This record gives sequence, C-alpha cells and structure tokens, in this order.
Amino acid sequence: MMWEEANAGKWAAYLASLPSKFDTPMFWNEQDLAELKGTSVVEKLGKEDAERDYREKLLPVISSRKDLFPPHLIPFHYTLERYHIHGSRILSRSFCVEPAPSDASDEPSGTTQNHDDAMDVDVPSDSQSHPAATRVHDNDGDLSVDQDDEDEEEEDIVSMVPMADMLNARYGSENAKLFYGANELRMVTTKPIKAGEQIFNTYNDLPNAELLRRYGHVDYLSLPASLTQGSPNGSAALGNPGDVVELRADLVLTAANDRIYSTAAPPAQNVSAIAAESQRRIDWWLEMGGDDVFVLEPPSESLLPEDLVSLVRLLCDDDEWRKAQDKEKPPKAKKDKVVLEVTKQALLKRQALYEGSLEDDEALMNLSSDLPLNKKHATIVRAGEKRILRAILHQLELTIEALSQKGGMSNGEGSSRGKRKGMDDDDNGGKKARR
Ligand SMILES: C[S@@+](CC[C@H](N)C(=O)[O-])C[C@H]1O[C@@H](n2cnc3c(N)ncnc32)[C@H](O)[C@@H]1O
Repeated sequence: MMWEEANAGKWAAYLASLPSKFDTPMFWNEQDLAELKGTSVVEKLGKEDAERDYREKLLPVISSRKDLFPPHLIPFHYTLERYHIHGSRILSRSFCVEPAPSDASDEPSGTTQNHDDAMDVDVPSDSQSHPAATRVHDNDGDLSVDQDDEDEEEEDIVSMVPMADMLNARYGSENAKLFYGANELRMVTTKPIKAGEQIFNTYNDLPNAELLRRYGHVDYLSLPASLTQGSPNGSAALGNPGDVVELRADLVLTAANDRIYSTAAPPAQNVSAIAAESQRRIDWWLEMGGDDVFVLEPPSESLLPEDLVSLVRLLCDDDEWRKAQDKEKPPKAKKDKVVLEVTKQALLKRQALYEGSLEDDEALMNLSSDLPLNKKHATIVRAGEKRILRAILHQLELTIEALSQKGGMSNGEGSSRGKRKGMDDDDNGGKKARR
C-alpha cells in the first residue's frame, strides 16, 4: 500500500479516500493508554513489535531496492508514520478473501489484479508483512466474506476491497454481507432496509476492547439483564452485549497455588514445591494444546468456560492429574466447590488489575458526558469488562453458598469427592497436602 500510494497507480483515488487519522489506541499518548490498564487492549496493541518490524524488516527491503523505492521518496511515503497509517487502514478495513480454487497464483477469487502493476519482488503468500495484518488474520475478527465454514482460515488472503469497506457495523445489526460472485465480490443486503436506515456489515460482533483496538470505536447499547446482576442498584446499563473478559492462566495458577498452600499440612506447605508441581501440570496442559487465556462471557447457564474448569481441576486435584496423564486428556469440566472457590480467587485477582471500580466508571460516564473521546472509549471498555466480572462473581458466590448449604457438601457434582488428598478442607480438615 505504501508503494501504491507513492506510485499514484490505479488505486490512488481509493487510497486517497481512506482516513489518515485514527482513534485507535495505536495512536494514543501514554496518559490515554493508562486509562486502558487492566483491559485486554494493552497486551494486544503490538506497537513495539510493529515498529521493530518496520526498522528490521521493511526498511532493509526498501533500501535494498532503490529501483522500486527511490531514496528521495522514503521521507514522504515510507516513514514509520505512513507505515502505522497503512497498518491501521488494513486493520480497520481489510477483508479475508478466499483464494481462487486451484489457482496456483495468489490472486483472491473475484478480485482483479493487473500484473503489469505488480511489484517486481516476491510477494509473501501469507500477506503478513505488517503485524497488523497478522493480527487481522489470527484473531478472526476482521470483516469476513460469507463463505463455506469448511474453508481453512490459513488460505484466506487479507485484502482491501474498495467500496465494500465503506459500511459501518454495530452489534447484532448486520443487514448486508459480502458474497462471492463468479468474477466479483458483491455486497448484498440480507434484510429489508427502510429509507434512512443505516446499512450495516458485520465486524463479527467483537467485544469493545477489540473494536477499539482495531477500529477506534465502541458499541454502546442496552445490555441484557444478566449483566446487571450483582449491581448495587440493579440499574440498566449500556455497553456492548458482545463484550468478554480475558483471564490469563497465570492468574489461575496463582489462585490454585494459594489454595493448595493454605490447605496443605505443614510438611507439604512448601511454596516452591507447590509452584514447581503446578508448573509441571500447566506445562503438560499447554503441551496438550490447552489455552493460556480463557475467554469469559456474560453469565449464562454454563457460567464458566469448560477449559478453565478443566485446568483448575488439573491443578488442584491429584487424582484428576494422574487420570489426565494416563488418558492423555485434560479432566472433564465438573464444577465442584474447590473449582468454584479457586476460580473466584482468580477472578478477584483479575478484577484487581483495573484501576478503580465499576461504580467509578459508571459515575464518570453519568456525570461527564463530554469526556474526551479516548477517555470515554477507555471507560466504556473498562466498565464492560468489569461488569462481566462482577456478574460472574455474583453467580459464583450464589453457587458456592448453595453448595455450602447442602449440609456442608463441598464437592458439588462430586465424583471426585473423597478421592482428593488434602485439596478439600471439608474432606480432611485441610490437614493433608495434595502431594
Ligand atoms: C470498514 S470502515 C467503515 C467505513 C467508515 N464509516 C468510513 O467512513 O471510512 C471501519 C471504520 O468505520 C468506523 N465505524 C464503523 N462502525 C462504527 C460504529 N458503529 N460507530 C462508530 N464508528 C464506526 C470506525 O472508524 C471504523 O474504523
């Protein structure tokens, strides 16, 4: 895209129509970025990686081909600033397009490419030279073409599709989709749209953290009642119904270790031995393809992701750990009281990563509707994540309470009851260590 812009070729009018200013956190100052503390935006921003790629990959290529990149154009068209701008244009406007079937070239189906215009260099087949494009590819949240589910994602090509990228999106509002035609891509309405109503494509109903990181806006809509559970005043809230909270496995590990330590008898109450054993288990988990981040959705019947429950059992239950190794399969996602309590502690640790409470954020939104845009967006992202955490914690507490009231029953669905060594204080008074 930098080369196309420098050469004012056939895409010049299209490129000139794209924005050069973005509200994405990639362009925020430190003070505004601090507002995002605790949210999943921070770790995914990738600004340093992008800038390293620019210095270590792009600049050497550019300076090695003076025939393609005349040195006098570098300060105008190939600067770090232009790199970020084009990266953001790709991140906010690209589509994943399926390549033409059995086509040896890398041309996307339905798009036309004039080879006379193409660069006289090898084009990487995965189009991932800008980390932004890599993220578009990896995170499955870019504008996608309606296609057969069986298609392998690796085969898709990150592509700019002029005109199709003019549509906005809003959670649950999609009324138009991009379809493959025989020789073109077609944006087609999928519902009747009245005059004056907006035509919305979908950005896959992403959570606000991702909308902000990729597109620079957030959704601010009515939320389901499940998200106001546990709220002090039970008031209706606004936000993005597609919001999620990401919980890193290291917080789960710490919560499990704390629990094991506090319930172990003195000889086994050895912090480093407990940490080493847990590390062994989590290494096994990762080797088996387990995730190191869990995605928590607004409370539903299942309340917790199955893989999170499975990991907690693996960490906290010796029998489950042995069985898992024998079967080469992580434990089943049974929620007993230990699982719920350890998860609750992990969620409290996750909550503590934010600055301030949900009430602080809600008050900020209510009191000052004229907050500066970045601060307003960051507050909405934070509040959305905190709201989910609060609602899940509320449900967890109710479930733990209900289990406790069942005559001191501690193991809930309890097939492992009595099998554990030392992990359940109701089993053995917390006197025995798990190992
Ligand atoms: C695919 S483009 C859509 C074209 C865009 N409307 C334009 O005029 O350039 C994505 C960009 O549109 C804007 N956008 C899309 N949906 C939005 C929404 N619901 N609210 C606010 N801005 C939105 C964001 O700036 C986003 O980066």
